[in-house]
Amino acid sequence: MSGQRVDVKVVMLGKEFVGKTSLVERYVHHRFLLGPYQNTIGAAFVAKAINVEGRVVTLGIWDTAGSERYEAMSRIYYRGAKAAIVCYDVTDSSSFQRVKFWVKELQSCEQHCRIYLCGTKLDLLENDRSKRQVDFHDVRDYAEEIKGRHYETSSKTGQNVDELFQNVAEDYVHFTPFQVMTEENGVDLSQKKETYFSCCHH
Ligand SMILES: Nc1nc2c(ncn2[C@@H]2O[C@H](COP(=O)(O)OP(=O)(O)OP(=O)(O)O)[C@@H](O)[C@H]2O)c(=O)[nH]1
Repeated sequence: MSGQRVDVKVVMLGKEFVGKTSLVERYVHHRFLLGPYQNTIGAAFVAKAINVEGRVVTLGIWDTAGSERYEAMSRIYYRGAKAAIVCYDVTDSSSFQRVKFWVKELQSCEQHCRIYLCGTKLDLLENDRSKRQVDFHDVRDYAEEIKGRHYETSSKTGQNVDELFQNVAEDYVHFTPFQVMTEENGVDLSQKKETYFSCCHH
C-alpha cells in the first residue's frame, strides 16, 4: 500500500469572518494576509499533498463562504467530504452557535464525515485573556460528545495550523477502511456542479 495515492475531500465551514480562508492560506501558502477583509463568495478550492507514513495524501480543501446568504451553496461543498473543519472565533460566542448548526447538519447528512472543531484567532487572547468568549473545556466536552476533535489555532502566528491538517490526513489514513484510490474514485472535482437540492434543508 505504501506509495499509494490517497485523496481526501475536506470542507471548511463556519460563520463569516471566523477565519476559514486565513486558516487555509496559512496552511497552504504559509502566510497571513493583512489588509481589508474580503468575504468568500461561493467557495474556493485548493489542494495540498502531504506525506503520511509513506503515503502521499492529497487534501482537497473546499473553503466555503460563511455568510448565511450562501448557506445553500455550502451544502454542495460538504457533500462527500471526509472531514469538515468547523470553525468558530474564540472571541465571538455567536460564532460557536453557528458551529452547532453545521454539526447537526453534518450529522444528519454526512455521517461518514469526521468533524474537527476549530477555535480560531487564538493570538487575540495573548495580551488579553478576557477577550475569550468561548470556553475551551466546554468545546472539548462538546467535541467528545459528537465524537469529533478539537483544536485552537492562530493563522496569524501559525499556532496549531499544521497539526490540525496533518491530523485530518492521518485520521483518514488510520480510520478509513482502505481502498485503492484511482482517478475514478478519488476526489471528484465535478461534485461542485451537482445540484444541491438533493440534500437536506432545515
Ligand atoms: N488576529 C487574527 N485575525 C485573524 C485570524 N484569522 C483570521 N483573522 C482575521 O479575521 C478576518 C476574517 O478572516 P477570513 O479568513 O477572511 O474569514 P472567513 O471565515 O474566511 O470569512 P468568510 O469568507 O466571510 O466566510 C480577517 O480580517 C482576518 O485577517 C487569526 O488567526 N488571528
